[in-house]
Amino acid sequence: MTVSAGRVSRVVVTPVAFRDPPLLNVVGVHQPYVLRAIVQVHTDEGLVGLGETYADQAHLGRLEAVAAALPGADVFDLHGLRRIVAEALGESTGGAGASFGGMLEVSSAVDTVVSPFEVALLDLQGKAMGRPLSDLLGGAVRERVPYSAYLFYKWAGHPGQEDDDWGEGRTPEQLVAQARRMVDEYGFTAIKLKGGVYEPRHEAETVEALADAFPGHKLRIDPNGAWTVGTSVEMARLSGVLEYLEDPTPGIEGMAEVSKHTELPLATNMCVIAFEHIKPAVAADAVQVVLSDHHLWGGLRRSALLGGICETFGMGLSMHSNSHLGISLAAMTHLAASTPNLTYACDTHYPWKTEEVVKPGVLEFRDGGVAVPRGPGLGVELDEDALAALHEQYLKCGQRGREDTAYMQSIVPDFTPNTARW
Ligand SMILES: O=C([O-])C(=O)C[C@H](O)[C@@H](O)C(=O)[O-]
Ligand SMILES: [Mg+2]
Repeated sequence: MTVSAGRVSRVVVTPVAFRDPPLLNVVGVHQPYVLRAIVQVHTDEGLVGLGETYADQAHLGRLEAVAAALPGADVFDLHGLRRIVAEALGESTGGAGASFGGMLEVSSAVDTVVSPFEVALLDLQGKAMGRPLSDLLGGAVRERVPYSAYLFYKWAGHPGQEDDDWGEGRTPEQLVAQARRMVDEYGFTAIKLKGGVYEPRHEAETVEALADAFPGHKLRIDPNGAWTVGTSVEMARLSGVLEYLEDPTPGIEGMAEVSKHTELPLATNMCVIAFEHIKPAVAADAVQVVLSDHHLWGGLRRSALLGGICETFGMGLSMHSNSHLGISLAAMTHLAASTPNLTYACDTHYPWKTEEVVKPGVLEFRDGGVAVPRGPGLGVELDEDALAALHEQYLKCGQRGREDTAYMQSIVPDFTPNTARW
């Protein structure tokens, strides 16, 4: 029997906006809305596959170019998809890089553009075969994927709006309370603190307060390169309580220097964010844990390949997140479940979110993790009404990109987004 999901007949890319609290980071503060693009790939056999990705203007333009080029493609031809994307973006003539919220740059946009279409085609393949997506990635080696409680320093509310129900997150006590809520509600056993916001001494006190309040929990801090090499080495003295230290300082060279002076594993989603960065990072022994991210690394199969490379070079593997909706959470969960060496709890911004585009009931955080969806493909269903409402919100919200720095400067005019500032 031949299984077919048919050919792509139509692709719809819908930008949406969902509400986000004022979470602080090294480049500024989260704006009132997160923008995401929802990709629906229709086939001539009546199936629809789903993908989710960033939605800044430049990325949306590239997604639209691929959406126009994809009809006629075979749903099982993932190499063909990459070719179509490269051609649509004009990569043979130099292509275009991509940047993310002022923090990250990559030399080619192909991986980030392929990603949501690859996920949608894999969703279609799973639907055609009646198998969960994780089965197409080698099969789930765990039934539940552990995630970490992702803590942020934050303002009590967006200026000019009412305080949100998380309240202010500035003192160690407030961050312990934030963690307590996440741990009580979702059962997380790993905790990540987004740093790079306050003086390192203050952030070290927060980590120590978390260690005291949550003995036995795995802790991480990620200042997104806010510290000098010297400060990073000093902060690595938290090594008794941390499972890894994420991007203390910018660049492969800086991380390699820190690495020489500590036994604590260094993790990154900043200096190794594409295949081109792996060789120099390994040669310099700059990082011991790589955070994968299928949105950035070219989809689920390329992320599985990254897992294999990390295994080969004896590096650990974890997973990065940006603010996201349920289609991404489903994809992350299938990927993590079917990647044997992804042994750390994955990052997720999910608990900060109050709006959704998928129907409830499948993706639930329990005992610190999400059970791998058992339905065909991604195993989640789009809520068309919710999609329309969040698209309407996108049209009205006035945001057209992620601008943490500009938003911060509109409130704190002398703010500068320096990395290695301490
Ligand atoms: O691990 C990371 O570097 C991130 O999660 C990057 C994100 O942009 C995070 O800093 C945020 O949401 O502000
Ligand atoms: Mg990070």
